[in-house]
Amino acid sequence: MFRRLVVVFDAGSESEQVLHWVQRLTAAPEAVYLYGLVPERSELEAPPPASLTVLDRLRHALHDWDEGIQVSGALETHLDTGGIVHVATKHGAELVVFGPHLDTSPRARVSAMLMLCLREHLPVLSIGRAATPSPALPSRTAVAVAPDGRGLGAVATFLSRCAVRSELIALTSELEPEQASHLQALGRALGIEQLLHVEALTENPANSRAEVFDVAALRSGADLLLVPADALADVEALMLGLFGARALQEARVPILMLPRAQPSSAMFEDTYAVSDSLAAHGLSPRFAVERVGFMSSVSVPEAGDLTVFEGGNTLGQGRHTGGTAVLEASWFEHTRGHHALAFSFAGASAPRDLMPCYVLAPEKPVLLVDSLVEEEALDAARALAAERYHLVFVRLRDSDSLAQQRARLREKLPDLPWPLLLDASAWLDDARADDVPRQVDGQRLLRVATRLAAAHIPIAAVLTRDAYKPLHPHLRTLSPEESVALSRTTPLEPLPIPDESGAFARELVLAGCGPRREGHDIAFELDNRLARESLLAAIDAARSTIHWQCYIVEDDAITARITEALKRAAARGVHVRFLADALYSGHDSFGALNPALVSLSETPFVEVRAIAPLVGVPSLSELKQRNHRKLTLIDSTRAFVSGRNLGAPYYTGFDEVDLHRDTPYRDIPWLDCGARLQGPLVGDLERAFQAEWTRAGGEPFDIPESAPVGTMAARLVLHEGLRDTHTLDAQLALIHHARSRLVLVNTFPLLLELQNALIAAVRRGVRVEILFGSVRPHHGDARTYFPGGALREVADHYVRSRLDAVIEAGAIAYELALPTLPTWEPSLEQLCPHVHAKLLVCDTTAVAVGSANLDVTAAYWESEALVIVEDPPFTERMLGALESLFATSRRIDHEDSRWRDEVEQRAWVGRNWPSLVG
Ligand SMILES: O=P(O)(O)OC[C@H](O)CO
Repeated sequence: MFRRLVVVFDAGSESEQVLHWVQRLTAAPEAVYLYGLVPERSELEAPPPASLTVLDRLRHALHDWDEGIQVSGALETHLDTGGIVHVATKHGAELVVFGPHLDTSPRARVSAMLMLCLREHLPVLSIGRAATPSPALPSRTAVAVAPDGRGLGAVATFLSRCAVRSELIALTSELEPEQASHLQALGRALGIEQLLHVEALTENPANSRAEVFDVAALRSGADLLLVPADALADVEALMLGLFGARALQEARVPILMLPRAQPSSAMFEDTYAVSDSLAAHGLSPRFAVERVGFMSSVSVPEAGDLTVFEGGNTLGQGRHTGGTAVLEASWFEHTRGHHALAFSFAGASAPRDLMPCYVLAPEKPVLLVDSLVEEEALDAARALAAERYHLVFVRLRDSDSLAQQRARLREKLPDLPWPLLLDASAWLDDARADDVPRQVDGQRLLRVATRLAAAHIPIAAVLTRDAYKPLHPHLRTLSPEESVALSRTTPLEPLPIPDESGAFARELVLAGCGPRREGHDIAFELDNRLARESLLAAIDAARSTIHWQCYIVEDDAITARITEALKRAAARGVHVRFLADALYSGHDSFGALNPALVSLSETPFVEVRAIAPLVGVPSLSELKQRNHRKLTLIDSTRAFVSGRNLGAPYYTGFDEVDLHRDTPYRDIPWLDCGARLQGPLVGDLERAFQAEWTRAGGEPFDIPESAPVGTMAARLVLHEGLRDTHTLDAQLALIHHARSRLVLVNTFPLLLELQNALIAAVRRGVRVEILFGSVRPHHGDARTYFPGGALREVADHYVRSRLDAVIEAGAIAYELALPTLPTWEPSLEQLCPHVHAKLLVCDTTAVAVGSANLDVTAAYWESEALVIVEDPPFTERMLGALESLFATSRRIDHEDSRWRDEVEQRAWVGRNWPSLVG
């Protein structure tokens, strides 16, 4: 609202005009300072001068309107540009009104207006000599608009401050189609009813721009013309002063000049751009906000506030951080179909500070398309969508700006003036996918679809362009070829999504988790010795089959003990099938053979197979898409789903080693975890094993159903290389739905998307605790390293660099430390070993345990298996065990001085770590 006004008027004029406009633009202001200009007189006149009468009339009229208004008035004979600027600043004016001047010089009037508006940043209303108040209601305001929309930010701010609503139209010059759709969107958001071309409204060439716009405004029925200074180049403003002064003086439609948002040089100006978004009940629409600079360079703008306009109203105030704006779901509760929005950026240094976008509340299923699919697939998508689906594009990388991508889509699909363009990173909050390879963009597209489907937006299909077409059990994915073939045949219906009650269950289902199955008996094992003994006992008790899948197989004494047990079982007639990743077990790749597996394979009733053997020069994908699962299945009735590979670090108890200062780092056991389970999931695990077994050339085998044996509920989550991201999405579901507590146990570099999800959890009040270990083990408070493994110290810095932001946000981290045991040299004080376990605990609701680390390799590249146990007593037992580990560990929070001292070192390693290593 304008609270303080300075009104400069010709004291020989009528008072109605001034009063009309003060009332039109403001609710009753606090103070009005009236300055009447009078000609100099040499002697007193008998009757009161007309000027005094006008001043009094205005004063009385303002008091009649609202007696609280503080009105002061003065008559001046000399009030030049400097004088007007002086009184305006002296009174702290928020609006300066120039009434009709009859006798002052037009040049002086326009110079004062430009000075106030361009230098003092004040809105200035100029009421021309020929103006008459519009008797008709509602009033109509015309907005002079630059072809690129520049200046509409100031208009939006003015509209939100203006007392009286008015019908709005925009006046502009002939536009390019791209400019037209940009302006139409902004216009809709600001409540502008029509976009009219001044050329069409003014047949006769006029002498000045001021005259052209005056004629156009009058012909379009407007009684007020808004001219944002940002829409004028400085040269234009000068021209207005030099050649348009008289036209301004004579104007029939009053002009309100709005000051610039920020002074800037148009040539080097940055602009903002905003992606589009989708809305649904309970879903907060997410938008990418980017800054486009010189030569179309795209960057993430600094965090800032924004105001969102829709349909001529201010929808609300929001904030963008890290290039993403998340708006309130409640703002869109009643939205249906497409709605134009305009984002105004507070404190923006870019003059085009009001940017348009659309939000769509779908009324039909959505066909989600990678925005960079080739032309043929774009046409197929258009044909497939027809009138049946909303066609929605997704930008997967921000190397091409939103504007470039929209322009490309508009060019290829000219019937879509505003192709709806979402941004994958905005939905996934994955830090612009900086730590995620491009090969997985198809998966990222599918993951956007699962986020939308979680909010009950029906997805007809997801059209990717990637070599690795993503797969999902409940969402249809199409390659470009499939989309072309399908566009000629039948329409698609969204696949059914199993209906499990509750948002958490729905997100787990959409994460690709198996169904929640009851009837289990499940225990976890954090103790390596007990894990080994229970495994050996199960092997020794096996009667028919032992199926083992592993990633790393060490050739050491522990492996020998276990393989001896497998051989004993085979000697009893138990069929042993052993499946190992060919690269990491060192078996059957590049001509290498693992002696432990060779020995095992030479045993009758034992078959050993290698997964994805490598020969010759492998591709990146062959090297990275390894099978990381660790499963053991006994007699189709018992399963071990674990983080443990086969070897001494995983199956040696801390109390089984004689530790001293000279113990080689390799001989220090690791903290690990696995689950032993019985019940229906064993059959599912066996089927997963069989799929890998047959893929590796093995013969299929019978899989009996596993009967319920207990009361516990659990789900199986299987992730298969670049095909899907099921384990990542399951981990995220646990993080998204935690209400009070999250505990993570892992020592792998946290995926940035998981990092952001954890930070969000901390911010919504969840207690987040992370137990991590030392890749290079050490002892004592002074951090003395065991001999060897110096390079592992760098890995430690890298892993820890990814914890910094979460700890800074308020999470508590624990560096595992174990008090000395009787078999250790007492002077060690404490042991800080590696933590290899992969655990995630969500409240007392769920525990995820298995092979999946919390890093990019597990999330995208490798194949993983984990079990989500949904059993509060199990979770409480797990939390109890972890708390006893926390109790002896080194607690780190954001105030920890030792931790802070190393922040730069960690950050340097974080920046320079080779991304391929993961
Ligand atoms: O130690 P693992 O079995 O979790 O494997 C580590 C590898 O880096 C897997 O990505």
